[in-house]
Amino acid sequence: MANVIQDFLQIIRIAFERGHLTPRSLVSGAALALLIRLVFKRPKPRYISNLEQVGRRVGLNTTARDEKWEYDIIIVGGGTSGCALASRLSEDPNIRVLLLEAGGSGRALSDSRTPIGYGGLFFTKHVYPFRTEPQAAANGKEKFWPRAKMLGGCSSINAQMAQYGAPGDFDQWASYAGDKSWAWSNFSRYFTKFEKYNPHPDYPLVDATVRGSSGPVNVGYFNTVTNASKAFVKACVGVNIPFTPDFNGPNGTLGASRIMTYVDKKYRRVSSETAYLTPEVLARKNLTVAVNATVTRVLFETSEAGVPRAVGVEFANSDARPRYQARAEKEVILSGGAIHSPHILLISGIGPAAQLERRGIQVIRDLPGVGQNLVDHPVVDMYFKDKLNNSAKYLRPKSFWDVVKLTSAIVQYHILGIGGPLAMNFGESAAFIRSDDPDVFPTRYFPEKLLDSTSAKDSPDLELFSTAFAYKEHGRVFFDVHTFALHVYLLRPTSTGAVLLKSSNPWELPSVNPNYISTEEDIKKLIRGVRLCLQIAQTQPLAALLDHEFTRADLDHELHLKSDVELEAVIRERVETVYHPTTTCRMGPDPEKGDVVDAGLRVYGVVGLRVCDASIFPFIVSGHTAGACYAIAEKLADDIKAEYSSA
Ligand SMILES: Cc1cc2nc3c(=O)[nH]c(=O)nc-3n(C[C@H](O)[C@H](O)[C@H](O)COP(=O)(O)OP(=O)(O)OC[C@H]3O[C@@H](n4cnc5c(N)ncnc54)[C@H](O)[C@@H]3O)c2cc1C
Repeated sequence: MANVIQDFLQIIRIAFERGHLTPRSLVSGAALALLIRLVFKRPKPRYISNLEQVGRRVGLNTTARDEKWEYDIIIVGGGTSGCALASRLSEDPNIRVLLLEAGGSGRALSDSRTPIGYGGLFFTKHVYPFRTEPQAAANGKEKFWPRAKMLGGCSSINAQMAQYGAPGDFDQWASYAGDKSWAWSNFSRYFTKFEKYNPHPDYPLVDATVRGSSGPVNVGYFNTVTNASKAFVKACVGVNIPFTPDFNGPNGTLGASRIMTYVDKKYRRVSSETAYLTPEVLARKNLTVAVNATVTRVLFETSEAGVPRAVGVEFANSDARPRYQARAEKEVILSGGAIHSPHILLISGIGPAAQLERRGIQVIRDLPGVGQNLVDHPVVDMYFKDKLNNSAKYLRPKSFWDVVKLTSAIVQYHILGIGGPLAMNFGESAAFIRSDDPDVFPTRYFPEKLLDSTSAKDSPDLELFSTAFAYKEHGRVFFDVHTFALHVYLLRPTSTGAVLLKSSNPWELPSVNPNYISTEEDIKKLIRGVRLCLQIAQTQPLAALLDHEFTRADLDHELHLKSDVELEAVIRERVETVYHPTTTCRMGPDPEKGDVVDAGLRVYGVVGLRVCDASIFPFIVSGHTAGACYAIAEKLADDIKAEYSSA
């Protein structure tokens, strides 16, 4: 009860301090806000879902070409990269762009817009319900693998953590692809191009001069952060992980800090849709955005040189609805993400010939790497009892007072506009470390030299992060007591898997198999990471906030007492996705060795077809993947505009 009153008093105090409220306006303002919401609908963005307006219906008795259905570039997938690409390309009024997105608007969904809400979308029609193949090294479990089906793609459902990887990652990309334009010294300009960093008085050490200041993607510190997550950073310093003011700063990404987020100053999620498909962009005559439009195949003709040329795409609202075709005068770009882009290539006849033939698909181009080299970051969660019984457990209310607290949170967020608990993104603080750092893992306790899978000497291979409370099954299951959680994941796993066709039917989701922890190296590094998390939990000031006397078996207060063999069993039981699959259409120099696109992101062996999304990462980045997806799209848009203007 005291907490509830405190919550309400605090709302009122903050609102008064900020001049949001007078006593009378408290009542009348709330009533007015609700009335306005009920009476006026928000202006609808200009998206088309009637596909008659964007393509020619297949099967109609006409062969005539119609300019109405011709575009210069067709982008397949309005996700993180796709929206950015469509927006930047259509800045040139001479490029007619069609963006086709399988889902609807993410911006229209309250659970996407509100930072805390995304878990509520996981088991809905707005998310593709993937399950992995049984994971042989993880007790045979089939893992839930959400991929967004909406504009903004996974940027509309992600945890909003804005860390972009290590500079060395991109130098490694450049040397593998044989193209310096991907090296950090060149490519970094696209990270600053997409971002608008909002300085915060509590974080004066962030060097704003090296951050983007005028891009469409707002990043900053507008999400809420718990005291335990602040204490986590201090405890990291206590175990010799240096504090860093900025994971994306000039000193690279190693260290511990609060993490920046893709949350704007109104405490709303920043997605690729909200950042790039603004009303001004959508008003462009040369940009058409169609929603509920699933592309079922890429259309090819044979070019004059006898090489297959992508000339358009086929798409439909659903399996049972009519199909449509649109032509791309210049090119088709796949931005369907790390699972769907290879899937679309495969069902269109580009991929390993034997696999295509087995499924009865005509081979347009035998390209062995399509769908191969799948890599994802495997995560292990650790759960602790919150000693102060202060967590936001009431978000899943179980009692009358929980309901009151939840109502208070809703009022803070939706009516007073002051953020509060609903502005929480889960991942609050983090640490990026190397598993061979002798200051963190002294050789007398960790004598074994493990394989170095990092991209450079100053790149990490482990990330730890904290969340305000613990959960299981991707947020479906909360604990019955107040909790806090730590997590560790492998940034540079050596286990890889594949995306494979289940059939030639474009509506049947492909098989995904990340092959989690199938190498000894991966297991050994995760054991180190788990040990480190458990040590941090026992280190002040975090230790004082956790109830280490609470030794219930489903919590981890005694896990540090276990042997490596016992920890390995825990890891195999608990390992999950941290939702970062990449590399299934790998950029690289050699199509015979599994590369799918060249350094210009053109698909090998065909003309007029590129891929632009997380699938092209030659190696997974040492961190969170959305930033690189934005940057790739920014770079490709610049490159294409330059190509066209010089042609
Ligand atoms: C739950 C979750 C949490 C995450 N947390 C973070 C985080 O905190 N920070 C971070 O940096 N990264 C995070 N990530 C990862 C990051 O969001 C993704 O790596 C990134 O957004 C992928 O971008 P993309 O452009 O490759 O694909 P996506 O953004 O997935 O876009 C693909 C789009 O293509 C559409 N599409 C697919 N098939 C078709 C088709 N046939 N026809 C038409 N459209 C199609 C999809 O509907 C989707 O909109 C998270 C991801 C998830 C799922």
